[in-house]
Amino acid sequence: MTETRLRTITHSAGYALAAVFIAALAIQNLRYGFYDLFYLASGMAILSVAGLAYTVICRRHQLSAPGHLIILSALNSGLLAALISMNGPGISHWAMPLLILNLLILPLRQGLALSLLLITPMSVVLFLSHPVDDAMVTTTGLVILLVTTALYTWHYDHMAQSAEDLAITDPVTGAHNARFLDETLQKEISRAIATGHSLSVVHLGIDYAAEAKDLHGNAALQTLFRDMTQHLFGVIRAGDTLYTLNESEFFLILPFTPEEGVRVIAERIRRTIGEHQWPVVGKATVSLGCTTRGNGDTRTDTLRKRAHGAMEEARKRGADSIWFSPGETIEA
Ligand SMILES: Nc1nc2c(ncn2[C@@H]2O[C@H](COP(=O)(O)OP(=O)(O)OP(=O)(O)O)[C@@H](O)[C@H]2O)c(=O)[nH]1
Repeated sequence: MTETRLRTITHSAGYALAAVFIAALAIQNLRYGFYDLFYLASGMAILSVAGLAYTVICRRHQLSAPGHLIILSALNSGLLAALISMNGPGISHWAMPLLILNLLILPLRQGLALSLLLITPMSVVLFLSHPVDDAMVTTTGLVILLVTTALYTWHYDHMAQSAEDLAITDPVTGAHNARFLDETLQKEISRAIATGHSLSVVHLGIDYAAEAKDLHGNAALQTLFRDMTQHLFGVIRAGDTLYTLNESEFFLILPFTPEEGVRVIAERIRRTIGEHQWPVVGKATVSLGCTTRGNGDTRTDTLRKRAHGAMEEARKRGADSIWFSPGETIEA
């Protein structure tokens, strides 16, 4: 299930439960003849239903829907205004579903800030208008609920982030894995088209990897691959991204890098790897296939195939070398 769909379901459920809870409060107040509170609760229930409708309408943009902040701010302010003006019995308990809703729907910091903006003045009003022990019990309950929900949300966000990191990172080398490559490359192609900046890529393979494996064993090749990853991380600049394709090949995405630039960085990589003394295997070299996006290149597979073809061409011309294939250009 995608994150957007998951959020749509949880947000809709949150608003729906809040609407039912607040509508029940409205009916209860109607029965007891507390008409002010009945109108307040009805207004809040209608706002919760509006939140539900907004969630469904914006289901494709759940991650960046600004309307939630407006709806929840209105719900929080309505409750606060009612508490100050009506001072009805038990009205402070209505804050409980709102605190949970704030943290369920908004980003953690926003939800926490809005909840504190609700319970801080609420506590002051409670201490001024109720016996101290009653005010203390209610305030403590609200704070415990807020802290517990915030901790749970924080914990969940971290777990989700770690799961995503695991899914896109090669556990042996710490570089991104091939699964994440196409997604990032497509984003970079779109960015290059939108901004007009250059974009280059490099397909890089360790020379004679099969022979090294036969001679030194699989563990030695893995160690070489891991060490080379660390070496490459040290050579490339911030903004460049490194991917591992299989046990002896890498891919580099170099945003804002023209043909002259990719030739410079490829040569630097080739030279520094060739000069390095690697544990177990001693000397090692790489072949690099480079290409720069032309204005006709809009697809990831075109760039990937061309970089791969360039690496094979470099290999054919002898190991420890670089080959550059120009991008596809369409005359304007
Ligand atoms: N993407 C990328 N490009 C590089 C890198 N190193 C060099 N280049 C490209 O090669 C060009 C010349 O690089 P250098 O010879 O290091 O000269 P420089 O003027 O110090 O490079 P910068 O200040 O990094 O732009 C740069 O403008 C880049 O286009 C790198 O690590 N990553």
